[in-house]
Amino acid sequence: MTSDGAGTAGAPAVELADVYAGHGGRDVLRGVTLALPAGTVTALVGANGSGKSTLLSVMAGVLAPRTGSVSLGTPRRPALVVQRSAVSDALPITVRETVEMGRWGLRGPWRRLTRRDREEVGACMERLGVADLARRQLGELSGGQRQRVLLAQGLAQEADLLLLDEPATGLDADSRARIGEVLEQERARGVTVVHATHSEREAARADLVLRMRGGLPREAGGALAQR
Ligand SMILES: Nc1ncnc2c1ncn2[C@@H]1O[C@H](COP(=O)(O)OP(=O)(O)OP(=O)(O)O)[C@@H](O)[C@H]1O
Repeated sequence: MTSDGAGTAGAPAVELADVYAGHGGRDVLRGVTLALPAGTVTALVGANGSGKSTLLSVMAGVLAPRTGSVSLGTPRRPALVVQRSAVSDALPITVRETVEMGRWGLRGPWRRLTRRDREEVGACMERLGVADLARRQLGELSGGQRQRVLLAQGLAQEADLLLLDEPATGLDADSRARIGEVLEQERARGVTVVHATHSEREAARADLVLRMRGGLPREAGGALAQR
C-alpha cells in the first residue's frame, strides 16, 4: 500500500515499514508499509478479524511488531481509544475519573490535576455530551454512553495522533453525528486521526481510506482524496 498524499499534506504522522505483527505467534499484519500524512483523517475499513484493531495497536505502540519498523512524526504519545467492549464493567470508577485518566500521561497518575487539566476534562466531557454523567459509575452506563466517555478520555490526552477503534459503532444517529463533528474539529486543530469503522458513510468523510484484507491495507481510496 502506498499513500500518494504523503508529500502533499506535510510530513507523515506515522510510518510503518514492512511490518509483520499479530497475536500468539500468528501474524495478522503481513508486510504493511504505509505513511499517513499529518493532519489528516484516515478511515480503516475491513471485515471482522481483518486486522484493523491490530494495526491501531501497532501504531499506538501497545503491540510490538514481530519485524519491521514503526515511526511517529511526533514525540508525544498517541492516544488510543479502544472499543468499549475491551473495558471491564467491573471497574469502580466514575465518568469524570475515567476522563481524568486521559491527563495522566501529561501529569503522572499521582500528581494532582491542575486547574487547566480539570477545565480540559470538563470541556472534553461537554464535547461528547457526557458532562451530566460525570458522577456516574462507568459500569452503569449504556454501551453508547461508555463509548463517548472513552472518546472523551482520548481527547483529554491532547495527542497529535488519535487512534480510534470503531468510535461510532452501535451509537444512535445524534451520537454518531457528534463524533463525526469531533473528528472534524480534531483535524482542523492539526491532529492526525485514524479510525476503524464498518460504515462506508463514515469512511467517505475521511481523507484517506485503507481497506484491510489479507493482512494488508489493500487500497488507498484512490490516493489521498482531498476534500
Ligand atoms: N489478543 C488477541 N489474542 C489472540 N488473537 C487475537 C487477539 N486480538 C485479535 N486477535 C486475532 O487477530 C485477528 C485480527 O483481529 P483484529 O481485532 O485486529 O480485527 P478487526 O479488523 O479489528 O476486527 P473487528 O472488525 O471484529 O473489530 C483475528 O483473527 C483475531 O481473532
